[in-house]
Amino acid sequence: MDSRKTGFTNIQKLDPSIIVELRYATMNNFTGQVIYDFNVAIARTGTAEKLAVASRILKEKGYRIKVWDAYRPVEAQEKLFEVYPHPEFVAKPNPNFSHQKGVTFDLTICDMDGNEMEMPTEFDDFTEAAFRKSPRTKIQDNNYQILDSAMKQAGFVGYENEWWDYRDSEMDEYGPSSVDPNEYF
Ligand SMILES: C[C@@H](N)C(=O)N[C@H](C)C(=O)O
Repeated sequence: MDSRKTGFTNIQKLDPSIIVELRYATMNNFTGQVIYDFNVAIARTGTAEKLAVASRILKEKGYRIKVWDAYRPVEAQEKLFEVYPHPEFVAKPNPNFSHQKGVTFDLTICDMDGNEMEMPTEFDDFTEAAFRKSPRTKIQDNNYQILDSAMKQAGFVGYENEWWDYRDSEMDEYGPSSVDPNEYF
């Protein structure tokens, strides 16, 4: 792995059109608690660059990405797992995994005015309805396919149990790394 790609990058510095609404920085999440103290979405530079590619593909079709979560420190994962210890929906704390090493995004798509498109469920709906293989209405499926196709083209793989969770296809090439997102503002 090229060492330039293993650092962290603020995704809005790569593409300011990406909407960032970090739900765990607010009480509007499944825990009802503020989980972390930053409002900046960062990811490993290689992963952030892939998101910028997805964003470009989507903008050509008239959509913007909205990110609900990006790099998530292990301490934040501990708080989430304490509230909902179900690894199929909330991973165990582990510095070498997914959000906790900055190679994953929780996201959706919006129209160019920032209105969220209808998707199969709300964010962090921990039911079977969020599974990628679950049935969807025609409108939901159309929106989901637009998102899914752009993310796959850009080099992500979708987590089977959560339609909003996309991981860098090269995630295993990144080791653990822990930083303070506030330093990337
Ligand atoms: C909690 C949810 N948004 C999520 O990110 N789930 C995956 C499995 C994770 O915790 O990594």
